[in-house]
Amino acid sequence: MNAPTRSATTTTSGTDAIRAIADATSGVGIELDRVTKQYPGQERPAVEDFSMTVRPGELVMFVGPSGCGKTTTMKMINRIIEPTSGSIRIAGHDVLSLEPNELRRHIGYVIQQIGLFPHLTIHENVATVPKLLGWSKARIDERVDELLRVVDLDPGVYARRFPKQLSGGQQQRVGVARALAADPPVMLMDEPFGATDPITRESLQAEFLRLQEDIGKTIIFVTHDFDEAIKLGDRIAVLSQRSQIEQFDTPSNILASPANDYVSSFIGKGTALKRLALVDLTHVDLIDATTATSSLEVDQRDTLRDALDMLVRSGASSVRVTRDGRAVGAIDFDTISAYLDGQGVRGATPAGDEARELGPDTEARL
Ligand SMILES: Nc1ncnc2c1ncn2[C@@H]1O[C@H](COP(=O)(O)OP(=O)(O)OP(=O)(O)O)[C@@H](O)[C@H]1O
Repeated sequence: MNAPTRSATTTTSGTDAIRAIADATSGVGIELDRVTKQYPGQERPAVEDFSMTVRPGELVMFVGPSGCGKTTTMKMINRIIEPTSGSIRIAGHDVLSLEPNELRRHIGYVIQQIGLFPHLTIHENVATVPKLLGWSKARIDERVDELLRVVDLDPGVYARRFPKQLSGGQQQRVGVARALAADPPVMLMDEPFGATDPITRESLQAEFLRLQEDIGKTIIFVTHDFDEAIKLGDRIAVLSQRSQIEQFDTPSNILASPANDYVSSFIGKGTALKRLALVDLTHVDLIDATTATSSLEVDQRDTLRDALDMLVRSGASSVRVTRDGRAVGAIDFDTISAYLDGQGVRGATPAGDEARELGPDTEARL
């Protein structure tokens, strides 16, 4: 196996490269080319020949079973783990030619165990990287307050507290704020919401999606949870042992056409319902509003799954779809089935015969 190449001109080109990465506050591309990691004393590599291109501003989910190499792959990007061979480029620059500590200051990193410093206040925790970067006190204070508000924590209430005086979900929010502090173009997130209860997790996921809409970072996000992957990801990489890529595609394409049995088993049951949750009604060919048989309404920004939920729970055969209080159409079971058959949605992928998943036991699975 070849040792990874390290540039002999680290000082000059490295500084310029770091500046180029640091200056790009919105997303930059990441390329991994034939990356392998063999831990000392292990018979087989933890990651073998891994190649992937992540587009600027893209949120890519790594999903796979425990021990398949997700974390190792991700940690090679910020050089917490050094690859045995292969190359990794961020914004076109070879990360192996950059000074690792310097590189890490420009890559946000959020982990499940949060990793907040217990003896520092919330303010001091979020201020860590800006301080290392030599920002002025006024700039740091302003940035910390701004970020705490972004993650929905009132700085007046929380900035002076210590981590143990916050709930698990609040600590996770601080972890996200800290990773965003220096406005890095790349974020690496390793099961960031894994340790929280399902309700907190859902709200953290929703907040995170809203945040990403504004900041457009390039994000690699590791999770065990396929549902989390379809909810958050622009694309999902389904990985098997040694980080072999079984499928790398959008959530809807993976749900509509899993590449093999391994991917299907990962998706689990209820594929049709998962697909319905990905399509909002602005993309659906609705039927005429006057055909609605009930006075029930669903918002046009809601999903096909929300519409189905309302139909099943109410027993109505169709409901009205509204936008800002005005009826824009109606939806019935046929509209939903048409989507699952690959019709009725603008830009839909043909979906095979999954409509039969909407059988009589649908309600039990909602
Ligand atoms: N420092 C190490 N030394 C030796 N082997 C290691 C080391 N770190 C990880 N491994 C092994 O490498 C493989 C991949 O581990 P990794 O943590 O990347 O997997 P993962 O998919 O992130 O797992 P999990 O979902 O459980 O966190 C595992 O078999 C693990 O035991």
